[in-house]
Amino acid sequence: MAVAAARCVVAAAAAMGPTRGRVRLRSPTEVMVSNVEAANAMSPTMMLDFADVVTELEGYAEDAQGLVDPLIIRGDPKGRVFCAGADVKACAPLLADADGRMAMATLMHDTLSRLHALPLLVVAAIDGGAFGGGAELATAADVRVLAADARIVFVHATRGMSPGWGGAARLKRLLPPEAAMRLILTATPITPDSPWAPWLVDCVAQADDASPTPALWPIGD
Ligand SMILES: CCCC(=O)SCCNC(=O)CCNC(=O)[C@H](O)C(C)(C)COP(=O)(O)OP(=O)(O)OC[C@H]1O[C@@H](n2cnc3c(N)ncnc32)[C@H](O)[C@@H]1OP(=O)(O)O
Repeated sequence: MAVAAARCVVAAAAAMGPTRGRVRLRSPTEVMVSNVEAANAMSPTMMLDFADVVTELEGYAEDAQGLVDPLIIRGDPKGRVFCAGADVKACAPLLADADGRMAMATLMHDTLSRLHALPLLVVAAIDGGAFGGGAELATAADVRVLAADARIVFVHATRGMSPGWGGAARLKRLLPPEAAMRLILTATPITPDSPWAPWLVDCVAQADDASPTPALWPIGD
């Protein structure tokens, strides 16, 4: 399915229900994933937003040769986690049939691939946790900062799904492929003390850190 066609299917699903959640570029350096009633999971509206945000960032990156600040992606603190994947309630029209699932996967795969390809440092600031598609989003960043009490979980298998947003391929590049496959098949949580954390977690933020990315600031010095 072409991305433009996928976008139309996702837009039709977005139009079927009330708008729930938004993805916003709050400044050229911060993307906020916000769906407070659904643990910042991605509704169809948010998938469309996210595609537009990445298009805007591609424009900035092309124009502003001096754009050196990292781009930070974070979940709305009111949603308590980074991102709980697809909003399974708002995405019900998409998840109901194969065409809808393919459209969601095609659009999100394209968006996260373009995010990953941006010529700037992309940081995922993971409070609470990243689940399902949220874990896939985390793999599209260059750097993952995990709160000390947070976890990254490819929960797809527990829902009879496979990672459709490109996260499996990215995880295979981050970890030994056998380990990536095992984490996906068993939905094993990756916590800061997990044996796989050194491959996936670049920095652990303690609860009393004033900034979600404290260890990154020296990069800019
Ligand atoms: C290819 C992509 C496929 C996917 O991403 S499928 C979705 C995979 N994600 C999941 O299965 C995550 C399911 N959620 C959870 O495990 C937990 O809610 C989570 C994120 C650990 C947060 O736990 P808690 O802090 O205890 O909060 P909670 O469970 O009470 O949730 C708060 C409200 O958020 C809702 N929610 C959480 N994840 C959601 C989701 N993915 N889609 C839609 N709604 C979701 C949850 O139903 C609850 O709503 P309500 O307060 O009961 O109305």
